[in-house]
Amino acid sequence: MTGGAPAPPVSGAWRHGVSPVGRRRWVALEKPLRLEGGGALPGVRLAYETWGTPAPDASNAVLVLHALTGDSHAAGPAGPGHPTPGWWDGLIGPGRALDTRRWFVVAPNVLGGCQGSTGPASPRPDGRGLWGGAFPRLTQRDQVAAEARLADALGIGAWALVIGGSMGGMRALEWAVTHPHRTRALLLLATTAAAGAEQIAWATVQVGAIRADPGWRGGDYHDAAPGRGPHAGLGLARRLAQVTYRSEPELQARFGRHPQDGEDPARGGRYRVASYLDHHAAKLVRRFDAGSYVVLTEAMNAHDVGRGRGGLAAALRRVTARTLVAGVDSDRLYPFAQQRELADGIPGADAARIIASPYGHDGFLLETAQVGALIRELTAADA
Ligand SMILES: CC(=O)SCCNC(=O)CCNC(=O)[C@H](O)C(C)(C)COP(=O)(O)OP(=O)(O)OC[C@H]1O[C@@H](n2cnc3c(N)ncnc32)[C@H](O)[C@@H]1OP(=O)(O)O
Ligand SMILES: N[C@@H](CCO)C(=O)O
Repeated sequence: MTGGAPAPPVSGAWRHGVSPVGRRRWVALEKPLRLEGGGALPGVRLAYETWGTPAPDASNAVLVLHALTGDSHAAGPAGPGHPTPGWWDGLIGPGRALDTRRWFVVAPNVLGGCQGSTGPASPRPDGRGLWGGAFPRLTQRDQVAAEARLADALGIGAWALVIGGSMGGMRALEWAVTHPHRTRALLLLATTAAAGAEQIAWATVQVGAIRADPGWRGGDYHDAAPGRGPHAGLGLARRLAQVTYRSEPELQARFGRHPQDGEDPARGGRYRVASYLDHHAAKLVRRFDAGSYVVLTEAMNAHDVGRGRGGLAAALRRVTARTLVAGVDSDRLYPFAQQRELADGIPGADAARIIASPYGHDGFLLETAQVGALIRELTAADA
């Protein structure tokens, strides 16, 4: 990957810094962030990574917004703090759909997350330990408000493109509705205008699994001895979520009724699919904070772009960005009807596009050739 992070502009209203993790940088907001639910969050820090070079007027800036357990490492190789390559590495770089010789790509870690941005595992600015269970409830609008301050700090007036899938798509939509003048183009993938009943239901079971873990301790487990957090609960949440992220035909074709190698389900051993879920649970528990999982999941449940704006239809009509919406044909978590609703409601948007994939919801991460074609189509008009 070429195109190192440029020096951020100097500003009196924010503090900038370089994180010890990989190529991450951060910006600290000097004023508390006012929250949609009331009150304010002090000491907010947002971590981000960039690729490419900003134009003098920053008109080539693209905002890439990650999903629930993603982070700012959207592109680039594995390295310190990043055990895997960037989650959209196939899309960002020289000659790729987000060509970093042309675009200045910015990927923040979401507010409430645990990979450099302020979340429940962060220290409280008043010196009273870590936030833990005292961390406030957030909404997608709070997270976008923090990202707008990041854009200010980087000197970006308007994004050439805002793009996100799943939870990232919720924030991308909030950007376009809250800041139409700052969002020139919009690509929404595998997302929705408002969390639906079944999405809230799956999320409720996941959050319930974490809260039912005796290690949860009301969210105040961060000072517990290593290994004493709500790891079992977080692992259960991930197992359940992972099933919803894939499709039934894919799971059947890959795993069928096979036992895991060397194990016999009739004698207490695991099926292969159970071992797969165990693997994903263990991987997440190693890299993700349960408190962040709860805060982000509850923010997704609260997602309703029409709240306080006269309903969904009125909110979607505020979007002025050139917009494409796409969904994965095998996605059982964010069904295509939700993307159709978005495309039908956003002025000037084409009919919702289909990403053909056997992988279910995770198709927005895996089908980079199809996502890349959508990016190229949308950005061609910017040439
Ligand atoms: C925008 C974002 O939020 S994404 C940020 C990154 N996201 C994540 O990490 C989310 C969690 N992961 C995922 O959602 C998916 O793994 C993706 C989308 C990233 C990748 O999907 P795929 O490439 O299809 O990977 P898949 O789900 O098949 O898992 C492969 C892993 O399962 C393991 N595996 C497969 N079968 C089994 C089995 N029977 N037993 C144990 N492990 C198994 C593989 O060894 C592999 O392990 P590794 O990832 O440690 O190398
Ligand atoms: N695999 C993705 C799916 C959620 O959209 C994640 O973990 O963030």
